[in-house]
Amino acid sequence: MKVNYLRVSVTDRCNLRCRYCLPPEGVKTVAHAEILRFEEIVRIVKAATRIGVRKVRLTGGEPLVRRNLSSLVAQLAAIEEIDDLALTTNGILLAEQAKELAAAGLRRVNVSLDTLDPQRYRFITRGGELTRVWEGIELALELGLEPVKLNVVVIKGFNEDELVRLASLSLERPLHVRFIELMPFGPVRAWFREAFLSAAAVRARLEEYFGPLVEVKKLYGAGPACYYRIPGAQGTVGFIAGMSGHICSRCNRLRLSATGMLHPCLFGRGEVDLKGPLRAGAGEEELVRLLAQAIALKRSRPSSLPEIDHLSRLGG
Ligand SMILES: Nc1nc2c(ncn2[C@@H]2O[C@H](COP(=O)(O)OP(=O)(O)OP(=O)(O)O)[C@@H](O)[C@H]2O)c(=O)[nH]1
Ligand SMILES: C[S@@+](CC[C@H](N)C(=O)[O-])C[C@H]1O[C@@H](n2cnc3c(N)ncnc32)[C@H](O)[C@@H]1O
Ligand code: SF4
Ligand code: SF4
Repeated sequence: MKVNYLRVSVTDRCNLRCRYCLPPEGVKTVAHAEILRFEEIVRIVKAATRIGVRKVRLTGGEPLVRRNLSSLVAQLAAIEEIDDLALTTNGILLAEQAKELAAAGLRRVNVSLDTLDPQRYRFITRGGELTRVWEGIELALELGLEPVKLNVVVIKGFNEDELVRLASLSLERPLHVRFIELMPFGPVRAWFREAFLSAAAVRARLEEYFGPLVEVKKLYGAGPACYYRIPGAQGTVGFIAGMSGHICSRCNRLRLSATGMLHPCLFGRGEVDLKGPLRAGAGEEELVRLLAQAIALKRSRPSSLPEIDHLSRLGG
């Protein structure tokens, strides 16, 4: 599959500590000088367009804690070859920044939201305020940062009793509710077995309640989700089967970490340093060569265990 999608982590920092992503104390943050500057990210994205990248997603950590993100958005939006510029966020700071981001050229947002219960939200994120996330989602819809997709990590014993309620969000509004399989990174390793629920099981539960879901062939996006519609609904429900599915054969993406490492796969397979060469004076040709090297690694055998401790470094 051709690589046309680059996920860019703009910071390793986060304003939440989700229990499936980070330990309570967070992780050691990287020194400011180790983080790619905007101008470096822009140079990498420009080089990436030469190998076919057309879609860029900004992620984190939490991308909205990176100061002045809209200026990066504006610079990326100005790259003619990029036809999709999106953001994955926990939504806490979205209401504050959505207008500025939209004006800068951001096209759409995916917002992580695992529960509709404020207390549960506070628990799973270790302190997050659900109302702020909702304000962000509403504003995103108002501003047309669409399709607005919600990312729900499904956790047995935590939100499995909310699946129907969460899916129902797609009925009245053009919201696209995506159920993500839990992945055994970092803190999840200790409780993965008890908490995992497959995408197929989630779908079966939804169909038990709503009746057969109707497959949706096209929903704007570049990721691995499959989409369905509850008959009559405005939005859709989607499934991201990172563990049980066969999404790797369709894998079209590379990931750039906040520190400038290119990762061919979420589950390892090596990495390629771009920051070192960039700061040593590498030009666009050299960057193109390194990007091609990372793509070649994608075809190598995956390591059986994730090498990544927690997703906050790579942005999912
Ligand atoms: N296993 C696996 N999971 C992925 C991959 N890409 C995204 N995910 C997971 O899917 C979830 C949602 O990803 P998003 O950041 O919203 O982006 P997306 O689904 O690629 O975006 P769209 O362009 O809207 O389709 C995250 O939890 C990711 O960890 C992948 O390549 N492999
Ligand atoms: C790492 S976060 C980065 C962007 C932003 N902070 C957010 O939460 O949307 C990206 C996505 O990864 C998901 N994620 C984190 N840890 C995960 C895990 N162990 N299994 C499955 N998804 C996970 C989150 O739910 C989120 O949707
Ligand atoms: S999932 Fe996103 S919001 Fe939650 S701790 Fe990880 S990076 Fe932060
Ligand atoms: S696990 Fe690796 S190869 Fe498979 S879809 Fe995700 S990034 Fe691509």
